[in-house]
Amino acid sequence: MRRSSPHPDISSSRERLPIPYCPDKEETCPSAKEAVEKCLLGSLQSYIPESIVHETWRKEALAHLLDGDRGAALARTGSSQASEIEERLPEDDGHVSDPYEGSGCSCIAKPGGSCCTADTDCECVESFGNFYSAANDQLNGLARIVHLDALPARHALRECTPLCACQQASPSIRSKCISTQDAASTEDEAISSRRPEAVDRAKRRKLKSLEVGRESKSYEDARQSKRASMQCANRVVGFGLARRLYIRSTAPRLGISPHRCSKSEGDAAISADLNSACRGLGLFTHDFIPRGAFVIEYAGEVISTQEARKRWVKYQKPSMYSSEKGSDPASSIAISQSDTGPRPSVSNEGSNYILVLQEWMNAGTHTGHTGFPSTPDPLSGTQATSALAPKAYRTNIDPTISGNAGRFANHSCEPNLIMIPVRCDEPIKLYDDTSASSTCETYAAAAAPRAALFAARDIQPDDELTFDYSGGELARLDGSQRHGEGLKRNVGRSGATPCLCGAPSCRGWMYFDPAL
Ligand SMILES: C[S@@+](CC[C@H](N)C(=O)[O-])C[C@H]1O[C@@H](n2cnc3c(N)ncnc32)[C@H](O)[C@@H]1O
Repeated sequence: MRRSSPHPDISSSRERLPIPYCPDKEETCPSAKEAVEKCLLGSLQSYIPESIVHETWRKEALAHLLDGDRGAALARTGSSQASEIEERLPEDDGHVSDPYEGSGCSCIAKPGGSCCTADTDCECVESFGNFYSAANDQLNGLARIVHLDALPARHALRECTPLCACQQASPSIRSKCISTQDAASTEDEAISSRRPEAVDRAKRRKLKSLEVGRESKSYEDARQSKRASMQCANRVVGFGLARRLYIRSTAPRLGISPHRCSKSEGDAAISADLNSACRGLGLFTHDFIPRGAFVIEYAGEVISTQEARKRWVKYQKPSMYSSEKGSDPASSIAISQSDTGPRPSVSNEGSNYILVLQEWMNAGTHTGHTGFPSTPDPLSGTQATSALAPKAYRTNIDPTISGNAGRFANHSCEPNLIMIPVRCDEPIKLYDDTSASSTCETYAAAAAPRAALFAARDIQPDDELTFDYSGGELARLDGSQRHGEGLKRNVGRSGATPCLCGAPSCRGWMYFDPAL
């Protein structure tokens, strides 16, 4: 039974649309305005943002998606009508089909890392790191759950990987996956050439034809492709938000006016409750969410490191982006496997939403999937130095200009969410390339993961949704203590930002990696 709430449910505005995907070259996205014009028309990374801040993008995206005159006409009709029609795309008769219907794969995650039962259709699900199992309880119906205990250390998840279900599975499953022809030729081209530009070009073409349908011959092709993609046996994150979430200030519940949250109050002199209420806006859930369920993506523009650094400086100017709390020091979010020291002094008043997702991959030793090495220690650096050294694949996600409600998830030292990189619709072998480290970023850009947030434990209605900005949950899954130790080094440093999460085991300070 769903309860009424004074807070609007943001998931009602769910829609699928592309977010600009800004490649590595700075000139491709020189400004936010041009990003709209250039990036949107360039390569596209398809996300499912639930609360779009940029209306123009949404209309343009729908026009692309629906191809031709019909799409343009729909886009002009306005947001609610257009999104209603877009939701119906999978079935032209207006029936919105169940995306899990007949997906064919009944993988049961088992402790210890084994995913599938004897069902050969699912073998590749295991080898590509997918650990979804069906939740059978009434409340969650067909929702799929990530088996967190079975998830190998720091293992990225894959969804609807063309090489997996689509090429190795039985015809019944293949027919439900994305176009195998397009995926195979993209992959062949990328691997045979071994050149990042070719990978990039191939990737763009694939994204355009598979996700957006812009290069498809007809509207019917685009519709078919979308329908098949959405029915893929391995898709969970790709379906987007499935829980009813809402956003509200962290202060009012306690009757605390946000203007009381000043820097001087953000210390031990005030109560833990007041501290905890001074974190600006937060993301909350209307619904119960079981452990392992996908909750929301931290979606935004995928930008180059150079662009991220520029924006970070820009966002630090109070006049540009001031937060509603108006007093909390800015802090960049770093979801990182490294822990390289203290947070620098930041004296501005704005919020910074840029998320840096770093994945450590051991070049040369992985043949089938992405993995994270235990040696050499990621603390020692961020660049690959030898064939066996880890490569740091970095993805910068900025939801400031365009993104979703994931941006309102605050940090907690005892979070109820865990961030796991998930790659959807990717030709997987791209990541195993062992070419020079200078291409790392290009590869990361060509294969940017989605920063997916899953429930780290059962979450009750009206709980605030938080994750560990330091990536500590990932580290915990790996059995690593590095993060905890590294964070302690922040304590007492001049300018370090106090953490106001209020958790009993609060580390006291927000995470920041100056190397980012
Ligand atoms: C991704 S935003 C989260 C949403 C933000 N509260 C808002 O109102 O827009 C990150 C910012 O929230 C604030 N924040 C998040 N968690 C916090 C915490 N545990 N303690 C203090 N500030 C926090 C910091 O200012 C940080 O820069």
